[in-house]
Amino acid sequence: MQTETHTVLSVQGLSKTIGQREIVKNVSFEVKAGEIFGFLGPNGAGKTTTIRMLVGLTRPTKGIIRIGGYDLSKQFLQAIRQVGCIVENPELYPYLTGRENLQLFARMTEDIPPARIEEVVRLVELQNRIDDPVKTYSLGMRQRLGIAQALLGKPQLLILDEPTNGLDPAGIRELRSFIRHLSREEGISVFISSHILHEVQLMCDRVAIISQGEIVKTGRVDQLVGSHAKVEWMVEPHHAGVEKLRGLPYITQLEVLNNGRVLVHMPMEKIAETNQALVAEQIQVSGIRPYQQTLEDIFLEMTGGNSIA
Ligand SMILES: Nc1ncnc2c1ncn2[C@@H]1O[C@H](COP(=O)(O)OP(=O)(O)OP(=O)(O)O)[C@@H](O)[C@H]1O
Repeated sequence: MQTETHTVLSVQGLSKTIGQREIVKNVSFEVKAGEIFGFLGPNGAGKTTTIRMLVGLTRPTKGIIRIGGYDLSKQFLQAIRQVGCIVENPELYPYLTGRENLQLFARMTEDIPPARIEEVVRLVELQNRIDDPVKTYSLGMRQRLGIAQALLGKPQLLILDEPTNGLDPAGIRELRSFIRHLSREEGISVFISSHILHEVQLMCDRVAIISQGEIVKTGRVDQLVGSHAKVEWMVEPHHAGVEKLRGLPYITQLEVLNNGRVLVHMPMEKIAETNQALVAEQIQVSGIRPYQQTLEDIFLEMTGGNSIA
C-alpha cells in the first residue's frame, strides 16, 4: 500500500562527465507522490542533461536513479514504465487529428485500452478539438496533446523539460492551471524544468535550484520564500539613526533605499521591537509592509548575483 508521501523519484549522487567536463555534479533530490517539483536553473546549468539521465537517454557517470522504487540502471523497463515525458517538443503528426495521433501512439505501446484515450483527452481538456488536424492547433494545444500522449501508459511521474518555452502569457497561465488540475485528478507527480522563476514559484510545491551542475538549494517554495522574510519600512529620509538598526542581533541585512525606504531582513515577529528601536531614535515611521521575496531574489543570493536568464 502506497502512502501519500511515498517517493516516486529518488536521485542520489548523480554526476555526468562529458569529455573532461563534469556537467552534472553529485545531484540528489526526491520527488514525492502527487507533488509538482520544479527544477530551476539558468541556461546551461545542466537541467536537460539531468533529465536525459532520468529518462534513460544518457547514462550517468555516477549515481543512482530510482523511479517508483525501481533502479533505472538495473530494472530499466520497470522503471521507465513509470514515466511519461516530453524532453524536446512533442512528436506529433500534423496532418493527423489529435485522436489519430493518440491512437497511433497507443498502438505502438502495449496494453493501452481505447477507453484510456478518451480518459486522457478529457484530462487535457481537448474534447472539442480532438478530431481536428494537429496542424490547426495552437502551440499550447500541441503541448497538451503531447502530455496526453505521455499520460497514456498511466505513469506515476510526468517529466516536462521547459514546458512553457514558446508559449505566450495566456498559454503559460493555461498550462499552469492545467498542470495543477492534472496532478490532483490523476494523483500524478510532475517534474518541471524551467529557467523562469516566476513560473516555478506559481506552479510548483517544491523546487531544487541548480547552478553550474550543482544543486544549490532544495525546499518547499513557500518555505524558501517565507524563510527569507524582508520588511520594508517607510521612514523619514536621510536619518542617520536608521543605521543603528544594524546593531540589532536579529537583523541580518539592512538596505537603505531612496526616498526613506529601508529594507530590513528579519523575522516577522520582531516588527514591534524594531519599531520601538526606530521610535527610540526619534525617527518617524510612516509605513511598514512585508516585502515578498521572489525565488529570483533567493536565486541571486544563492548564486552570488548571477542572473538566472
Ligand atoms: N553532449 C555534450 N557535449 C559537451 N557538452 C555538453 C553536452 N551536452 C551538454 N553540454 C554542456 O553542458 C552544459 C549543461 O547543458 P544542459 O543542456 O544540460 O543545460 P540546461 O540547464 O538544460 O540549459 P538549457 O536550458 O540551455 O538547455 C552546457 O554548458 C552544455 O553546453
